[in-house]
Amino acid sequence: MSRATERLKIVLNHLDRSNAARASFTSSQNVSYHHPQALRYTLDTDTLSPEQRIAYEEDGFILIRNLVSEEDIDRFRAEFERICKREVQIPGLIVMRDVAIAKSEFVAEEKAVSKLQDFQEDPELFRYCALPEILKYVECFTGPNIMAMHTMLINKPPDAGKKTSRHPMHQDLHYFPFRPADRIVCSWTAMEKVNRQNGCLVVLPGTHKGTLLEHNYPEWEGGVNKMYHGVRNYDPQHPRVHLEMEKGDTVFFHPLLIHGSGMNQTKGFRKAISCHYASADCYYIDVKGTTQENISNEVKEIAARKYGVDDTITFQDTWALRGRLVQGERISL
Ligand SMILES: CCCC(=O)SCCNC(=O)CCNC(=O)[C@H](O)C(C)(C)COP(=O)(O)OP(=O)(O)OC[C@H]1O[C@@H](n2cnc3c(N)ncnc32)[C@H](O)[C@@H]1OP(=O)(O)O
Ligand SMILES: Nc1ncnc2c1ncn2[C@@H]1O[C@H](COP(=O)(O)OP(=O)(O)OP(=O)(O)O)[C@@H](O)[C@H]1O
Ligand SMILES: O=C(O)CCC(=O)C(=O)O
Ligand SMILES: [Fe+2]
Ligand SMILES: [Mg+2]
Repeated sequence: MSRATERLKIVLNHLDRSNAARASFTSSQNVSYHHPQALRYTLDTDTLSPEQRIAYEEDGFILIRNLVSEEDIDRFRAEFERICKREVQIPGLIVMRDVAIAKSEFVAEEKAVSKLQDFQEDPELFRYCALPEILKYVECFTGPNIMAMHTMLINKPPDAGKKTSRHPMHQDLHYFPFRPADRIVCSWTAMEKVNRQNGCLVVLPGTHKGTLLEHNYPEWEGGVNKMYHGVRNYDPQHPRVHLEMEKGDTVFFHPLLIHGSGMNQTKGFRKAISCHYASADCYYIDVKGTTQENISNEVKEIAARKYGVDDTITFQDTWALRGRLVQGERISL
């Protein structure tokens, strides 16, 4: 056991013992309890065991097996199919095609969809974001007031031979003009078995303790999907973990955790559904002059086209428009 882990164990033991005393103290004195610095990434709820808290503190992610039911996933899948067949129209939804097939005339429309983005106006898919079994975990990272900020259903296509089905290693915080980072979390649920063959998530444990790094389009010969920026420099020697998951398994991860996904070498489309949550009292930041300026400009360009306006819509606006309250009270986001 590392010294850091040892230290966390000691702090957690202490917290357990002081829980009851603290509860009566804080309610009578009307002051809030400050967590020791050792536990900066998780909050004190009854959901995570001490071991699970330590794991997230150290690794920046936690995998919960069998969290979402087969029935729910089958319903999300059916709704995805209805969208692909254009049986339903959802305001604000982006249907994205892989760059390698977007430019090909020979792929049937519904087969080419690689991702749905922004499904917050689809009541059936948005049920995912409000599932109590998911929110119970989300609350451990965000606290009780929870905004669903970003929704995706990823349908990683069989690679067309150009390796464009890969998702470069990145930190999700690159896309977010809100803070603090520690009160943001992603939930990502496998909609079927995911493994190295079909391009499971790959994570670099512990990288959530670092800072936001510079992101750019990777120099890939076969092309890169729109907005798939990658971390410019990360340590190629850093241990990587392939998250092989079964249908319904869900990983919760920190927005600074470096992650990506490999090529889909199978003939099937690898499906996952995901939501980024943030505490409703996170606040927007100005990204001018920071490493996020490049993504901010791209997002504003796309938003201007999507909403048919000029550059009056800011990067922050695009998030405020998409964010939806899923628990508690909407505060500053
Ligand atoms: C925490 C993670 C957070 C994130 O992941 S944030 C990522 C945000 N991503 C998004 O918002 C989705 C981005 N994608 C989009 O907005 C659209 O799919 C995109 C790329 C604008 C295409 O829109 P469509 O409505 O399909 O437009 P279109 O068919 O007329 O194509 C317009 C031009 O775009 C090209 N295109 C389509 N899909 C692409 C792709 N996957 N990668 C790169 N380029 C792509 C397409 O070939 C066309 O180019 P051209 O004008 O013919 O040269
Ligand atoms: N040349 C590269 N530059 C940047 N990122 C890359 C590069 N090659 C792969 N990656 C990223 O590293 C992660 C893993 O990619 P890779 O395709 O090697 O899959 P893998 O899961 O390691 O598969 P395998 O089991 O075949 O090694 C993905 O996020 C991928 O996008
Ligand atoms: O599902 C994947 O391949 C990863 C998606 C991802 O990390 C993202 O869109 O931010
Ligand atoms: Fe990501
Ligand atoms: Mg590899």
